[in-house]
Amino acid sequence: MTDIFSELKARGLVAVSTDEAALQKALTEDSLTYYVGFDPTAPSLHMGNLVQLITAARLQQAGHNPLALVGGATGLIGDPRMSGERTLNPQEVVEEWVEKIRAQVEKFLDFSGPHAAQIVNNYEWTSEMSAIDFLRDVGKHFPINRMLAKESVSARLNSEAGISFTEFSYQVLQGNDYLELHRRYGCSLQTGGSDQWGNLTSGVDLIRRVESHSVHALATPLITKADGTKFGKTESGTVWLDPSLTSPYAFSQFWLNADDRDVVKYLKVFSFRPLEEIEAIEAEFTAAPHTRLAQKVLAEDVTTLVHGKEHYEQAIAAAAALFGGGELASLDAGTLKAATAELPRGDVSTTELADGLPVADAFVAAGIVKSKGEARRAIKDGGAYVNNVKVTEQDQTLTPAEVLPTEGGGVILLRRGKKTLGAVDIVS
Ligand SMILES: N[C@@H](Cc1ccc(O)cc1)C(=O)O
Repeated sequence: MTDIFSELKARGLVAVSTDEAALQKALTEDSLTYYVGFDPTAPSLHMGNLVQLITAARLQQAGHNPLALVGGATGLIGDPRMSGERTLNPQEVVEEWVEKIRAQVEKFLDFSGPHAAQIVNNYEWTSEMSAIDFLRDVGKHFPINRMLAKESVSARLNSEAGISFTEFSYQVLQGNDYLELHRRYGCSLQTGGSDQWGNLTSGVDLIRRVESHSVHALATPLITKADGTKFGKTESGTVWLDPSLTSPYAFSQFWLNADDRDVVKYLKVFSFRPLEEIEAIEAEFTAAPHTRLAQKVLAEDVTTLVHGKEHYEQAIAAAAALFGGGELASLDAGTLKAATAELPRGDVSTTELADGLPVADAFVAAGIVKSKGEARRAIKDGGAYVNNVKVTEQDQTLTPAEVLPTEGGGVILLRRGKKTLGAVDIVS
């Protein structure tokens, strides 16, 4: 067996764990069953979950047996978070999200072969437990003083918002999941983000108390950014794994925009390339950062992993085409829509277009120049483009022939100089 523990460590994926030597031994001696859980708190998983999915996949590839848990029960309760008490989501919504998350998780693990993954839902064993069973069989093993000491709880106790009994009980449910999976499948390792450490150890402690078994827990660090902002967000919000919430184009751009100071760390965490290969990329990239080699490799690996090769290639083609390095006309309508979604833009009506809208007016409408005068100067200097074709005449107009069809509409791409892109949407 490979020394996956050392590998995870070298990739920066171990923040804290139960006894290191014992865990490393367990992971190298034999194939073990481990689990990681995901709560249906949104219709899609996000970047924080991606770290967990990839870590689970690495453990599977090293010969261990994954259980992926979707929290049909815990999703109804809500893991306490710093920002305060969660609003309870309706049961039907949670059920719907369980199915979406199950489908996403399935893409990252292998469900056949000797180490086949299984998906479990804690609703199965939690929903049938009575309040009396819960308090007598599980709650009895939870010392309140320990529960209060958990970071997620103590932070809330000291906040104005406080914490409800419901969220306070969350760790008991997650602890009970570990016990249940230990009994059913011999599960002996739970992984999660470092914010899960309290929940991971509540299971470890419970199993020690009721089964006298010592099991393991491993927490990955929070992924950070050198500029201090939160990882996994852009100006337009959370980066989701679901392509209908974050397009593969925006997803690939997220990785392409990684800071030089962060990018090698991200490669280690998110790429399946061997560490030696990542080190070689690092050396080449450090010698010539302007090539953005490390960002390109990162975007390729992660976009291909999450969305598939075809979507990755379309995203790259779209980025090139927007800046004149490729054929705009060859992009499919969906990719074009995604690629232009974040550009400054304005509306132009079909009648304006049919009447012949001066290019300078369109530039003003898109908001990439401040005035018509500025647009005219750009044209005069040879720095104005319509669909990447240089505008040569001052009084040139936009025509219906220039409309590029997108999903559900049409767009004309405008560019000023090398970098300033904008668009006009054609509305009726
Ligand atoms: N508490 C985890 C999800 C989870 C739920 C149940 C478990 O048994 C394990 C993990 C989270 O919020 O990310």
